[in-house]
Amino acid sequence: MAETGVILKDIRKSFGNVDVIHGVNLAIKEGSFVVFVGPSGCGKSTLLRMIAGLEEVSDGEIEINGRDVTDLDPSERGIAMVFQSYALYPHMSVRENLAFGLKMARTGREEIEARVNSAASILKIDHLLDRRPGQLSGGQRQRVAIGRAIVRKPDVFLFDEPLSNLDAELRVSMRVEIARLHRELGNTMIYVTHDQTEAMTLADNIVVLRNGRIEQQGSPREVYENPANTFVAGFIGSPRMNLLDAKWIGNDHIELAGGKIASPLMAQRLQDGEKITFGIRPENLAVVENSGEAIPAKVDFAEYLGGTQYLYCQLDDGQPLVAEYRAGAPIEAGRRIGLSCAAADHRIFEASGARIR
Ligand SMILES: Nc1ncnc2c1ncn2[C@@H]1O[C@H](COP(=O)(O)OP(=O)(O)OP(=O)(O)O)[C@@H](O)[C@H]1O
Repeated sequence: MAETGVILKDIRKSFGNVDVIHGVNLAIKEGSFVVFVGPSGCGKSTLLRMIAGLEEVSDGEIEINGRDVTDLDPSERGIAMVFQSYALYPHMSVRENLAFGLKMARTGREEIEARVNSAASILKIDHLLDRRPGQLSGGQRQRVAIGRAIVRKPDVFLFDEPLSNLDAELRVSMRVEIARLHRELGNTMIYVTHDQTEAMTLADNIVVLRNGRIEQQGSPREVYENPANTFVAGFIGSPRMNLLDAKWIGNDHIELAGGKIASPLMAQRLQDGEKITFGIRPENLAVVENSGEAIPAKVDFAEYLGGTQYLYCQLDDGQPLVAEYRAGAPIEAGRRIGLSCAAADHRIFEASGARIR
């Protein structure tokens, strides 16, 4: 039986003699919500545009629901794409914008009307059907752009940073809408963003890209809790994971900022004296008495957010570190504190950046 979903086989892309995608292999399960995330220029839009057929692949193969679509036109791939810029026709009403693609595909009048009304109702834009895009807010325009994708009943929805033109509050509410849409429609959705919060909250599966390569893929929880390397560790999570220069000194101990911390359960892969990166999430640090067992730190700046405080600290060797603090009275800048963390939360990366625990 042919595999369903979207399959990328050794996809490569060069613009002239610049290689931007270096052999991406990925299987996206039908019905899943996959988010491509990564810093600017990592190639996520290019990858999405190749799936859409808006950009040719330089090498490799793309399958959608068992069909090789590598050389097919966008209109023959069973996809619909939603762009950051909305790409609405300004001189047409919302209703005409929604119907346009279907008219071009010679869909019957009654069918068009039914699909437009159904999409308008799903997106709660029924009352806007006779307006023009110029008479809509940014959020409403983005709904129309999504509606235009829905009416086409695609197998796969592709979203290219659809929320980046909206203000912070609207982004959050549209994010919830898109999650609801996925739940209701059940289609495969592939979504590009550089915003790791958007990726964490929307995705079943996150694909973290850097320089045209996949660094890691997995559920948001897998990627957050067990980042494959220092890049993913630093990219996913806000504030980011603390990544500190340290040394493995043997006997289940790490030297950090002049002190020693116990880190049992250690994979026996390190040489005594080997340099490592010690990773610890801000929420896994506890503020304790400044005793021999704790990592001594000075609070440079304390950010008060009501329920939590972020403590921006400096270790004794000058390395910066952020700790999340929830318990007790707020801590003031300038104070010396001790920090402790459970060994199970320690993440250890070797010099190459790969995680070994
Ligand atoms: N048409 C093009 N011609 C030449 N180079 C291009 C072209 N399109 C993209 N690139 C290059 O390919 C790389 C990947 O670009 P792409 O737009 O896919 O990145 P991105 O991860 O989506 O970034 P952003 O978040 O900034 O949109 C970049 O280095 C970019 O400069």
